[in-house]
Amino acid sequence: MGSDSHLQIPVIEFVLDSPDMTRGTEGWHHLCKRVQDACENYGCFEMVCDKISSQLRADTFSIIKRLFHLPLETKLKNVNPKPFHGYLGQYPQSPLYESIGLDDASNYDSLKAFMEIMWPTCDNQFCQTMQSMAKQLQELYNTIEKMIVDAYGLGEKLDSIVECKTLLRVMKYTAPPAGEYMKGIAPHTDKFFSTILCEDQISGLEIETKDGHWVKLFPSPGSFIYIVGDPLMAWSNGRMHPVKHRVMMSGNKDRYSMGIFEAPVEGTIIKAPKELVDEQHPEILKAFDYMDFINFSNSEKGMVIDSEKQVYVFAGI
Ligand SMILES: O=C(O)CCC(=O)C(=O)O
Ligand SMILES: [Fe+2]
Repeated sequence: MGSDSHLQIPVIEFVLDSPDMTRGTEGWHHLCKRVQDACENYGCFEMVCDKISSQLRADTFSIIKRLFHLPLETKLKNVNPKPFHGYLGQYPQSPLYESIGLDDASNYDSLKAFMEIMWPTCDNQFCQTMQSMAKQLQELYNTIEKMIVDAYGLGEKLDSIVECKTLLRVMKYTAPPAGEYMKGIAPHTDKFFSTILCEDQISGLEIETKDGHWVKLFPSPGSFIYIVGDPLMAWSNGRMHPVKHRVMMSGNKDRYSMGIFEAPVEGTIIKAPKELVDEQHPEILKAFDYMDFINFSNSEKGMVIDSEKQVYVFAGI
């Protein structure tokens, strides 16, 4: 099935020093509603953010490309007991895909520990660049989280939704054989709370609309894509849409992308607040432990279930 590239997802501009970014202003309220509308109707939006410079973006991707040049035996040292946190790749069913995970990436010591194992000869620039990118993306994520809380009128009660740790994941998709349109990553919904992605010039990310059409996204060169994950949908009692997405590759260039994936900390119970449950919106899922859900979706039993159905099988009422 090909993609229909005519549809457009919402584009929201974040001018970080503008009064609209101050909680309580009319501009803030307007932005909150736009974010809510995008997350409920599309499950994603394109984010234009003036604060993250094109230089930082270029430096980050230049490091990412060097990282993927390391020998496979080195990349395989990127292990992590948490599912989806370490090196992923060498899958016969997704031969173009490879990715490396940098856990707790806004923390300099975590990055240093990663470097000592993976790339001891690399200079300090690596940690500084990656930390700077992770921190700025995390700041953006925190702002969006506050907007979601405020959009649902929960700002008095909550400052954030759940405590998360930031995983920075970098991806490489090798160009397919000439003339082919080939799967980079299979259709899935994210198991993280939410994700902020960015790509290095080569498009490939596609989303499935609510009416079942695949749409290729062409984000502008400086922008980011925010994606609602299953746990955020669960917290919102089904209001937010965990959009199904995939990467499809064509052309003769490798594609590099990166993203922050916000993972609720161990022990987090995902549960809709009582304000989001009423007669029109009865509870759709039982409260569940996030780590148990992740382990289930990565188990033999979970993996045979369609990605978007896993959370309902795991915690459905
Ligand atoms: O590389 C991309 O643009 C998408 C990656 C993705 O969806 C994921 O890792 O969950
Ligand atoms: Fe994803």
